[in-house]
Amino acid sequence: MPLDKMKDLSLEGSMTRSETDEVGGVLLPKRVCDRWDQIWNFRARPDDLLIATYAKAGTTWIQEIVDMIQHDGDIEKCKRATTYLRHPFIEWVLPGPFSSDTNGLELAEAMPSPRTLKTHLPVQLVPPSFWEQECKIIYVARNAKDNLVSYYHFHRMNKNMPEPGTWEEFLEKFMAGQVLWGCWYDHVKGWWDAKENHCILYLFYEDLKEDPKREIQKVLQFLEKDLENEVLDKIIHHTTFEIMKDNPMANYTFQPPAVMDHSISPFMRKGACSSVDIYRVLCPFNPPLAGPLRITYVDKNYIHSHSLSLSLWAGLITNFLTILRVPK
Ligand SMILES: Nc1ncnc2c1ncn2[C@@H]1O[C@H](COP(=O)(O)OS(=O)(=O)O)[C@@H](OP(=O)(O)O)[C@H]1O
Repeated sequence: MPLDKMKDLSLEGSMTRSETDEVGGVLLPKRVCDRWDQIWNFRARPDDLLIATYAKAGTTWIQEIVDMIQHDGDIEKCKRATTYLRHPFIEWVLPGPFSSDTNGLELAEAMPSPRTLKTHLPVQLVPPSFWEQECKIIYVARNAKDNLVSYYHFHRMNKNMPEPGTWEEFLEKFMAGQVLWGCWYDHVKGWWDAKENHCILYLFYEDLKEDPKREIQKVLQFLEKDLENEVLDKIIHHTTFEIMKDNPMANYTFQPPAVMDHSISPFMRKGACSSVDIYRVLCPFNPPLAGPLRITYVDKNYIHSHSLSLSLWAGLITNFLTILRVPK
């Protein structure tokens, strides 16, 4: 966002929380729904790279990794602008007083090719031109528990998001899929299925954390790039949580406090993974009384779905909720 617009925004003092509406049963900011026709008709170009995630799954991290790869590890080039301006967030619409040239669509349209774009849309809402143009897509999934905790704190600090309510209220909304960009499970599963038919590199936040070198090599291969080992090490270092936390071009401190209040919770909050046990995430989105009892969870390679006995179901749900009650 241009600095003069940021100033305007900070002068406003406080922002009104985002109103919501739905597209195809998926909750989105009302401003996004109001422009849905334009977003749906977005014209992707064949050499676009789309970075798709559920919100708070590690978008900014993979954006920085991709930018470093595209610029052969040149840190100065990656500091040319904020994440928001380097990779237009295609469905994002800023509130009222800001001119349209800082909305995701306008930024994307004005950008020369090759473009790297960002979206949080579930797969069924991705503008069809991305499929028609056979664009490459990188998807990052994060386990539901860490994703949820991060999302909750993000709602607290980002005045562009709806009011989260209490932790318990937010947890209920998350499990019911009544949060922006919809149900976490549908999101990760929808994109998981889509990779069968499209050019999608599907990564896990936890894998990136476990072995960034291995995962960055996957990205290199997907982007058909070859970099010296030295450059790869530089990319790993520059995209660690500790370095990105202090990078004003990546840590969202460029947003004025009226929008993101980092004193409530920093954007770069913890950047950590839950223990391996919790990593096997239970996803109690299928109501136990509607049809066969099923449990769905993600592990490093698969999204599983199994039938369950009622007592086992009850035990698992209780455990899951217990784990989730500690959003520190
Ligand atoms: N380099 C690096 N390493 C590890 N973790 C990182 C990194 N960069 C960002 N993060 C963490 O990702 C969370 C923010 O997610 P997103 O970037 O997807 O947010 S957004 O949806 O684009 O607003 C948020 O997670 P939490 O700390 O758990 O809240 C960030 O801290």
